[in-house]
Amino acid sequence: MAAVPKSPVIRCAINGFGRIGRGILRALYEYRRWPVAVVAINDLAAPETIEHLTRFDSTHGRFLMPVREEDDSLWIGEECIRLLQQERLSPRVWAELEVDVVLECTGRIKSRNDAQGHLDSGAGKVLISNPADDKVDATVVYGLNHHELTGRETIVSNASCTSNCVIPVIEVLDQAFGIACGNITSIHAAMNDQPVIDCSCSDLRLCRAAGVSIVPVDTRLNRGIERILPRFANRFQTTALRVPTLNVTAMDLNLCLEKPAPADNINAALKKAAASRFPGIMDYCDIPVASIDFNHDPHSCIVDGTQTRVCSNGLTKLLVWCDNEWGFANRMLDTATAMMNAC
Ligand SMILES: NC(=O)c1ccc[n+]([C@@H]2O[C@H](COP(=O)([O-])OP(=O)(O)OC[C@H]3O[C@@H](n4cnc5c(N)ncnc54)[C@H](O)[C@@H]3O)[C@@H](O)[C@H]2O)c1
Repeated sequence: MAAVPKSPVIRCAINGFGRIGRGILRALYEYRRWPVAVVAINDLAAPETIEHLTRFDSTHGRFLMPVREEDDSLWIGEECIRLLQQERLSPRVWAELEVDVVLECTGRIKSRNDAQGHLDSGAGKVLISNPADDKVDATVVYGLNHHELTGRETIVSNASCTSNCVIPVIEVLDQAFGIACGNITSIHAAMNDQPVIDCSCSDLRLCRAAGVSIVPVDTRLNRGIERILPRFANRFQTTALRVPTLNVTAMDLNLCLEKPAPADNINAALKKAAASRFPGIMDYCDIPVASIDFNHDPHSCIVDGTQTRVCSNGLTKLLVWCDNEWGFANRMLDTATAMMNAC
């Protein structure tokens, strides 16, 4: 049975209150454009830590509203959010809190099987903040395919920040010029899976200090592209670099176009799509900015028209920015709302 919202307000729980979990809460109160109430937050952190990290954020600044913790609840103004500290969820926890959707943001849930635990605990649906496995009911890149949700999905993935960034651009350019194949490099801000100084871990690159190196890391972005756009099977190669910045990612796309076009035409197609097909999702910029200027930008992708280059053989290079935290947190709320409103 598909879950239906118990009221016009969608009751969400945030599981994992890290960069994405906290971004979701902030975006909700900052923009107030979703019919969503966060009724519970589950994290391993102590309530005092949850309160502190909600109030103060090195990347996004102070929370706009008064925040306090009292009796295992987080108060945002006059609104109360239940705080839980359950590494293993108790059997009926989401049923008791009447949770429509769990926004799963721990990074530990990577498959449909793992996410099932939330349904077993009584949640109506789960939205996973990473690509998960291909056994989920749907993988959504909001703006591109959220219209295909039927309302019957129970476990959905919101893809990755990099998929949300490049896939709308690929879609527009493929329709306008045809894309034969491409190479994409993510130039991604540091993340919480990197240490401040070297430490031991099984991934020999993620052992290395985040602040002093450009660190190549694994990515399955090519698989993410294929999952949403199957016509591109085996036509993209992708690599990823982590760079010592706090936030914001640049995607470097090198595309072989079937109908090569001058940079101005490519930019015009993307600028038009930003204003027409993908408002609020894609943006276009042609002023000389740096990554910090996209901190707290809610779009999934911002095409930097100043960086478009075309070789004489048509090989086309693009630079596309995103706030990997804020843009993606906004999309989590968009997709959760679309999941509950789909029918
Ligand atoms: N940070 C980004 O830019 C970004 C962008 C898109 C997607 N994502 C994805 O979102 C997920 C979370 O990333 P993040 O950057 O927010 O990570 P994070 O490390 O900042 O946050 C994870 C949080 O989950 C909590 N946690 C861990 N185990 C838990 C458990 N069993 N129960 C409850 N809470 C638990 C941790 O205490 C932490 O607060 C990852 O899958 C990541 O790939 C991250």
